[in-house]
Amino acid sequence: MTTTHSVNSIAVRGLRKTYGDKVVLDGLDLTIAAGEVFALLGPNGSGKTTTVNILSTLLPADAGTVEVGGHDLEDDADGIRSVIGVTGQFAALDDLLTGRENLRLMADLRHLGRTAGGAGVDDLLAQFGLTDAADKPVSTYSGGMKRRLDLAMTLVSTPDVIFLDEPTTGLDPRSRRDLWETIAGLAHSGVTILLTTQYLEEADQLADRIAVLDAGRIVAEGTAGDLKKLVHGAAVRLVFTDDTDFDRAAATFPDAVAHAAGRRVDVPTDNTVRTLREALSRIESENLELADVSIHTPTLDDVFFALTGHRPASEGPGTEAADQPVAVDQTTTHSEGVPR
Ligand SMILES: Nc1ncnc2c1ncn2[C@@H]1O[C@H](COP(=O)(O)OP(=O)(O)OP(=O)(O)O)[C@@H](O)[C@H]1O
Repeated sequence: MTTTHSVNSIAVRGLRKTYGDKVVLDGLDLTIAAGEVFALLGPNGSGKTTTVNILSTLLPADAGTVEVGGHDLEDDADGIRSVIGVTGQFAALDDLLTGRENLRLMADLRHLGRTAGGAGVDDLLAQFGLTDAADKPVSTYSGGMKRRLDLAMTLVSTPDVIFLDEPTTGLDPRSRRDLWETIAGLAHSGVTILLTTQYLEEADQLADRIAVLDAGRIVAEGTAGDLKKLVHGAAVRLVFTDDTDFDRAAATFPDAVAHAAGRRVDVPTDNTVRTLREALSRIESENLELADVSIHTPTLDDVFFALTGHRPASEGPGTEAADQPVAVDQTTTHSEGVPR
């Protein structure tokens, strides 16, 4: 992942799109630096694909300004098209052709000579782990192979900016992880990537910065770490067997956040053994009966829920999801990652 960025590669101001009465994008602002991997994270229908379609010149906006790779959308859409590659949610491949033929066709469409295109095609097949399958019809490929080939198609013409619209939707967890590795490799090459995703874990793994999109508005923006700071920090999570003990525990720990529905008390912790021991010895001295105890560290899922009030799509493996709302810590003073 590239971490030093200077020139802006994408600049969007006040982007609006409506369909009839329905406001799909409600004044979107985005600034993405050259070489940055930026994730637009939002649930179904939040406006991710609409944003990508407008930025890649496929769809007109109602208002706002867009600049991609130094080209203004209104004055120079062709300029934008010359510097971008787009991978959509549904692989745009010809199933009857082989992987190699698909790539050659793309090279021809991009007016890259047979020789240059041909050399590039072999490199791309190798880079995306498709050499062995190169001469088999795409109809025989797995979902993950199709996505890799689709990504390779966007690289035939070495774009400066790549839009990846939900690149791993529909893939099994292993293929998703394989594709993450491929995308991370691309990011190392210095290309700017705007990625849309419903998966918090995906944004966390791949992106330098994340914007949380909800109903056409960006509700928070920053690094994964910045966003996690928007919710309360780590907690010793105590769950009680009955309401009486829960009420007494809530009174015993005045700094804690109590959730009556789950008879759960989250006691803030600095993640040291000492605070855990203190919490447990107070439980013991008050003679309270615990059903469960665990350490909870905030996840992007908590951030998402705290900001939008609803859960995102189901996650890939290994992502913890809290079962109750986590209060947003509005007192955060970090310069980035502030709720908008
Ligand atoms: N051509 C259209 N006419 C009317 N409404 C549309 C049209 N295209 C999109 N929408 C609506 O705009 C909203 C945003 O759609 P968009 O596809 O941008 O969301 P998304 O975040 O990409 O969601 P998904 O993950 O489902 O693709 C949705 O409510 C969708 O129904």
